[in-house]
Amino acid sequence: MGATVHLTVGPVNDGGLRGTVATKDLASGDLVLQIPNSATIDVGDYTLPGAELAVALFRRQLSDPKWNASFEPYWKSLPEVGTLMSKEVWDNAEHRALLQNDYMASYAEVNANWTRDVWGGNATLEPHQMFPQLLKENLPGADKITYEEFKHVASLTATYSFVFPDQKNEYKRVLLPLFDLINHKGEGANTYVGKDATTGSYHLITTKNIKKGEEISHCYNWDNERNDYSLINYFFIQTLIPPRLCALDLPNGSLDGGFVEPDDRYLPHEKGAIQELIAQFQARLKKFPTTEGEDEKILADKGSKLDWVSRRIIDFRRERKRTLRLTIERLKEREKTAYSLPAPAIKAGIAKEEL
Ligand SMILES: C[S@@+](CC[C@H](N)C(=O)[O-])C[C@H]1O[C@@H](n2cnc3c(N)ncnc32)[C@H](O)[C@@H]1O
Repeated sequence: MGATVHLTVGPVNDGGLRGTVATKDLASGDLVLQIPNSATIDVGDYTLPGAELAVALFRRQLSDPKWNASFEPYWKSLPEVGTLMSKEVWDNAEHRALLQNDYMASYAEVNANWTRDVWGGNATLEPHQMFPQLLKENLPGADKITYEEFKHVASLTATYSFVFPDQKNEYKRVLLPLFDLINHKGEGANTYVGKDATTGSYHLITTKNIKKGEEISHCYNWDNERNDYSLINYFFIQTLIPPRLCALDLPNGSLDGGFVEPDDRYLPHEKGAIQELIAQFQARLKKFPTTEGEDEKILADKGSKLDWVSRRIIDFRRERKRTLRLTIERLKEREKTAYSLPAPAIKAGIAKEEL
């Protein structure tokens, strides 16, 4: 279809994570990958959750078998049913309990329930946006689609898609073959994804020199630098140096995104406020039902029958605790040279805000 491809797909770490690597030496500013608009799939409005995007994608696949067949190699490149996790799919209460965080658990549950309701026709939506309508439309093959497949496609359309404006300048979620096999990195990312407004083709350009065999990465979204956000939305975590607190551990943090600066931007500099935060973090660490060391032991147990989903969640909470511990140490260092506000001003709680 006239694409340019200077990457190949393969394992990129010891754990066998699939990703992409350069097939030749590339200089900063070089083109790595380019595909025409005809090789991409517009799945719908960018504001829609994965479940509604899945309904639209199934409708197109079932009503246009010729188009669907032309994308067969692409469908085959995507992960198999049962191998994806994201907020659209998080319907197992035991997995949610492993998070050791009620807010994250309920966030995941609400989203997974939405997917289930769009599948069952019980969401507050127009009928054509829900799965049962595909059965009413007598689309051949709709009756063979299982809930497992539906959830999987809801997760795919949410986590394997990109947001770009179409020819009418409306923001859409698009599936971009090959681009969607590139993993996320923040600071370390070595490419960015762009769109040619005239031809509608998509390109991947290097932002650094890249050696043949080196992993290609791009930044999905800076919010993914916070492990609670990346786990719930994409089901991966990173071990960053220096580590970053979970969004929920930042003062006034939330899972809605927007906490993209390094931690120092959000942590206090005044002695009393530092001490207050250290005490909060210490109390938080004490409240977890397991310690960082116990989580490490669970993960190291070779005889354990834990599934891959549970292992990753436990790894997440272990990393969360490690980051809290290291941040307490950093705050204690900072406390040594921090300035103090006069006591009454701290009590009033106003001077801190103004500062
Ligand atoms: C768009 S896909 C990238 C390709 C994917 N690794 C594959 O083999 O299909 C996004 C998924 O890749 C994984 N991923 C992306 N960036 C990652 C990273 N930095 N570390 C670990 N997993 C990552 C997550 O499972 C995420 O949901």
